[in-house]
Amino acid sequence: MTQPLAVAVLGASGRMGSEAVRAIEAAADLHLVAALGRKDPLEELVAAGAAVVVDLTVPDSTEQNVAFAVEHGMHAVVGTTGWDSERLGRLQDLLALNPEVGVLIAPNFALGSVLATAFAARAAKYFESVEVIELHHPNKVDAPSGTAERTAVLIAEARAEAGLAASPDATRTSRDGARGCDVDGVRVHSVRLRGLVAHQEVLFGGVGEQLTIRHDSFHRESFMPGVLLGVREVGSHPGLTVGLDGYLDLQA
Ligand SMILES: NC(=O)C1=CN([C@@H]2O[C@H](COP(=O)(O)OP(=O)(O)OC[C@H]3O[C@@H](n4cnc5c(N)ncnc54)[C@H](O)[C@@H]3O)[C@@H](O)[C@H]2O)C=CC1
Ligand SMILES: O=C(O)C1=N[C@H](C(=O)O)C[C@H](O)C1
Repeated sequence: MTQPLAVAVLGASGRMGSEAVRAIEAAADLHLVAALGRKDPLEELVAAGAAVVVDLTVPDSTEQNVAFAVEHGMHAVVGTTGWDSERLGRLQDLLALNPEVGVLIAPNFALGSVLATAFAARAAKYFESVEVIELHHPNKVDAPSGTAERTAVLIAEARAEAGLAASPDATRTSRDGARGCDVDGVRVHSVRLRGLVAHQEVLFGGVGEQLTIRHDSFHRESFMPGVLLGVREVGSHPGLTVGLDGYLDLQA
């Protein structure tokens, strides 16, 4: 019989971490060997014999957590936000020194969100205008969301490849922030509202028409199939994968 995969969760007491602990404990093929919080030393991962580390912490600590895992030969599944291009570059360098290790950086683990972002990237070249609105619970510490950043980057890449000009916008004067933030030329607006979990709309505008691609996570359970898929797959994908779509067949 195959041994269950030894998994550790960082940020185990948090909103996502506690949900992930429950999901891993309920999976017969996985064994939760460590559930660490902010004050616990990372060396406990080694002592526990973790093969896969799930990072659901905060943008300030995720990079050092993942570096520790990679340097100790553990695969990492990362849901934490804050992975800009500089951090990803440093991680690529570290992985080049540890080529057998796999890291998944997943801005969003919900299948519907992964699909919504993929659909938006495909639609991007057909519309003159685009803006992204992300809506989250008010306890979220970062803005814009990692999902919105990733969606905007992919839309911007598709627009650039198709040779599209900037979205039309006659604004000359505005209050600070009224037009959201600029992610590679795509305007992203962040809403924080009690009662929400995680939601996003991509608005595409053409002459006389609008396409809206919306996704809603109503509960953090929505992220768990993606977390478990990442945990089970990461060891078979050495190197860096950004986006859960890297483990899915979304072609055609
Ligand atoms: N990829 C995805 O699908 C999702 C990603 N997220 C992201 O996951 C992260 C966590 O989100 P939440 O659970 O809502 O936040 P949270 O604030 O509820 O949980 C974070 C936890 O990490 C702990 N922590 C901080 N530094 C740590 C360290 N060095 N080691 C171990 N634990 C540490 C905190 O004490 C806290 O318990 C955020 O960046 C969020 O944007 C959230 C939901 C879905
Ligand atoms: O903090 C959250 O809640 C979420 N964070 C991720 C993000 O920033 O995109 C994923 C999801 O939107 C929930």
